[in-house]
Amino acid sequence: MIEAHGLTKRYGPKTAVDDVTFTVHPGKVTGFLGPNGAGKSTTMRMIVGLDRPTHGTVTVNGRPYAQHRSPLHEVGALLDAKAVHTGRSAYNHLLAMAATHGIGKARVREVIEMTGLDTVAKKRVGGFSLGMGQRLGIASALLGDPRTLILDEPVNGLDPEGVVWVRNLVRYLAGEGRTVFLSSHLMSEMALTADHIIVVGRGRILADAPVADIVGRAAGTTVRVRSPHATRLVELMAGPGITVTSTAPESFEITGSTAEAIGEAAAGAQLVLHELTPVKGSLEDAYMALTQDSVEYHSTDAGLHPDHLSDHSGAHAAPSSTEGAHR
Ligand SMILES: Nc1ncnc2c1ncn2[C@@H]1O[C@H](COP(=O)(O)OP(=O)(O)OP(=O)(O)O)[C@@H](O)[C@H]1O
Repeated sequence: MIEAHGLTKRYGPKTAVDDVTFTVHPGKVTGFLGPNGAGKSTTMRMIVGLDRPTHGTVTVNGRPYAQHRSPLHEVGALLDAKAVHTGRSAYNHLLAMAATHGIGKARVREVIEMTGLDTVAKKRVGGFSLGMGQRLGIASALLGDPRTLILDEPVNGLDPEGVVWVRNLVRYLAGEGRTVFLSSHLMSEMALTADHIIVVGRGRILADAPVADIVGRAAGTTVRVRSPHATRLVELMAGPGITVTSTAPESFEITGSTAEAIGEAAAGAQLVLHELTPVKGSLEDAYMALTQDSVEYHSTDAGLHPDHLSDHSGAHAAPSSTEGAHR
């Protein structure tokens, strides 16, 4: 169990983590999601005592990390897969870690086997690929057979087989009753792996809920519409809480309304519809909606230009977003 209360980290004027309170429960995989710079790594570093909070507290299995007499048996962490002595072999790296924590060679061999490193265990870590480095990091985290695992971007650099392996491994470990907290940028992967999701943006918690709830919030709220009278329809539908995004000439996606309402509005104004499709929500959609105001590094998308909306009835092009306009 990980419990954070009012956890805050400032680096000079920059607030990396801003008064966050959350609990990561045992027996579940909890995903930690957020855009670049959201504060995920800083939070994880504070959990394992590598960064000191400016304010607030965080405990693992009931105590601050530093107060555990044998922390490796309590918490296994993968924070920076490259932070390994590159001249050593994987086996010797694990053996050195084990020796300082009273862990025997048998456990070293066990974690090497669990992480599929058998054939490369005697090779120098300096020559490892990113994926092999990740596996070694996970082996190190598992070494003390800890009750709590913290993995920062564990699937980063892994091939598809490796991604599935991490998924099965963390689900197995949570199934044994352990606390598993992992960060990722891969929303689709998180939907398959995690039971519960904590989303952060600009150092603050944006959502803390079961995966099903987060996906459920996004489900059915977007409708894809195709019509030769796209602009007229957008004007008709505009209103508080309605967001319209143009996807191509004559088609747009509308959030905040229903297929029924759009169909009736179109019929009332005698506007022809070529398509009216509720778009099933995904974790990706939910995540994008949650974090849209928290992304520090935006990319541009030329495909979403308002001019792409057309109306064959001769009206002017509608704006791509009409949030808050009058219905
Ligand atoms: N040592 C530091 N000194 C100054 N600023 C820092 C330091 N470490 C992190 N930051 C800043 O704090 C913010 C949060 O960074 P952090 O690495 O925790 O985010 P993240 O969610 O892990 O991002 P990413 O997914 O890109 O790794 C960023 O704006 C980052 O630039």
